[in-house]
Amino acid sequence: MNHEQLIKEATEMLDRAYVPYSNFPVGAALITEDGKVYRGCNIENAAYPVSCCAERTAIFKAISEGERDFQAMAVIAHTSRPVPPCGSCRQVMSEFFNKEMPIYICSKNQEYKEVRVEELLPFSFNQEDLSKGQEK
Ligand SMILES: O=c1ccn([C@H]2C[C@H](O)[C@@H](CO)O2)c(=O)[nH]1
Ligand SMILES: [Zn+2]
Repeated sequence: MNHEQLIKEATEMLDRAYVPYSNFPVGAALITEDGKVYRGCNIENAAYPVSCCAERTAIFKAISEGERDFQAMAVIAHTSRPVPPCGSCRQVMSEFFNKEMPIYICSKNQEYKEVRVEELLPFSFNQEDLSKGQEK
């Protein structure tokens, strides 16, 4: 599957978004190393901070099914510039994606920009920092 097709998979999820509070649907699609696609949308809650972004919905679906190796992700919203993932999603991406993995961020007219995990979250806190901390 090429990145245009992955963007299409993400676009299909815009209609599934549960967004009664923001009215801002977001769609995401994550493809595994062996070609399986996990899709996600944002899911909001009356207690606003409990809401989950499209990116994390897709990542958590894949991780919970045992997937660990990923090729690429696409994210789309009705924005005028390619939608920038929020800080929480960037941190989750840095946990599960390798630094060079491409993320295709898209705007409403399907215009897209390819960014890498490391570009989205440079100097990120990760597992190695944690183990060094415990060494003392
Ligand atoms: O990259 C993004 C940015 C925002 N949102 C969601 C969170 C909230 O439901 C709505 C408005 O912030 O969009 C995402 O799902 N992904
Ligand atoms: Zn997010």
